[in-house]
Amino acid sequence: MMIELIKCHGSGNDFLLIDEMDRDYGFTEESRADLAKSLCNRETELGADGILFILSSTKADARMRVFNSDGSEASMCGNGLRCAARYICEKLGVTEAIVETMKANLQVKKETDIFPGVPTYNVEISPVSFRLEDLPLKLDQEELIQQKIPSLSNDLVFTALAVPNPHLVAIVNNDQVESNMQKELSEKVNGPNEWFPDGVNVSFIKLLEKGKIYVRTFERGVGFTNACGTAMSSSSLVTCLIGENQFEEKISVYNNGGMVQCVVHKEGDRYTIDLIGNATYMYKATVDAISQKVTDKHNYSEQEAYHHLREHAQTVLDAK
Ligand SMILES: N[C@@H](CCC[C@H](N)C(=O)O)C(=O)O
Repeated sequence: MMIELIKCHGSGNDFLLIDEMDRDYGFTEESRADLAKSLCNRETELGADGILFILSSTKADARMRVFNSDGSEASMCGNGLRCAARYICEKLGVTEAIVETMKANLQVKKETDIFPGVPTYNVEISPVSFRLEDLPLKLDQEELIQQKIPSLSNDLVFTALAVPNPHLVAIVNNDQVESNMQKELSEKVNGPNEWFPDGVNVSFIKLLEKGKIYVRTFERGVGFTNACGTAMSSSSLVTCLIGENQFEEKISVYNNGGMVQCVVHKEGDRYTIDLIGNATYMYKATVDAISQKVTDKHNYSEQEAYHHLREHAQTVLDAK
């Protein structure tokens, strides 16, 4: 079977976007998982952190399903949703839309370019829950907000939240962010373990200055990625909870793939986050699902503008 796709990225978190709205590829659940494992493999020509399947929806303007590179399906993907948002809005000829995801219908809209020439979308990250049963995280308590899990680490102070995919975040110092600690911890909680039966995305946050943070994430089902949108949103929320940043104000979130902005909204005890950042197309191509031979490859010329954003982000990080 020949599959048409767009290779795209949000903050260097890269995806293969496959449109099933007009064309029925007849994928089964098993074939979606198999495709994610084979096409995302970095040893092959395509390689990516995941696949975004774009489908028709009866509840919204379109639907997005996201599969990690290990074949597992994720309930949400923030960087991927920006790419999906761009694809759906351009296809429908609109500047805003509602996208059905596994657990919520989410608002997406086109934004002013975050950096000259960089197509930018603003996507809603919601619902947010601190209930440990929503991750799930098996501890004998209801929530974990800025607390230690002594059986896991004596040093780190964690917050666990679902947005709605599961995140474990910790604010760390320079030595910790550069150590092997995050890898060891992430591998522990994403293998067979007593705390997270479904695994978890693990983020280390470095506070740069008011309104600026750096986030590095080990993603469930993938490993370290350049950036994780839901993790940057979760991390921004945590920095507001502890008073390091302000609700309703833009937070610049630097990552290994560039930079995004997050705005955390609080209404009573309900939180939502705007995740604003690039939705960059790298190339479109056709791939043979069996042989994985790639044909009709056409490069987009957007990477150069994105490269300038990335250089700028690196300058900010180098100064810290
Ligand atoms: N990179 C994504 C998150 C993808 C899903 C995640 N690995 C999971 O399994 O929850 C993002 O940008 O949010």
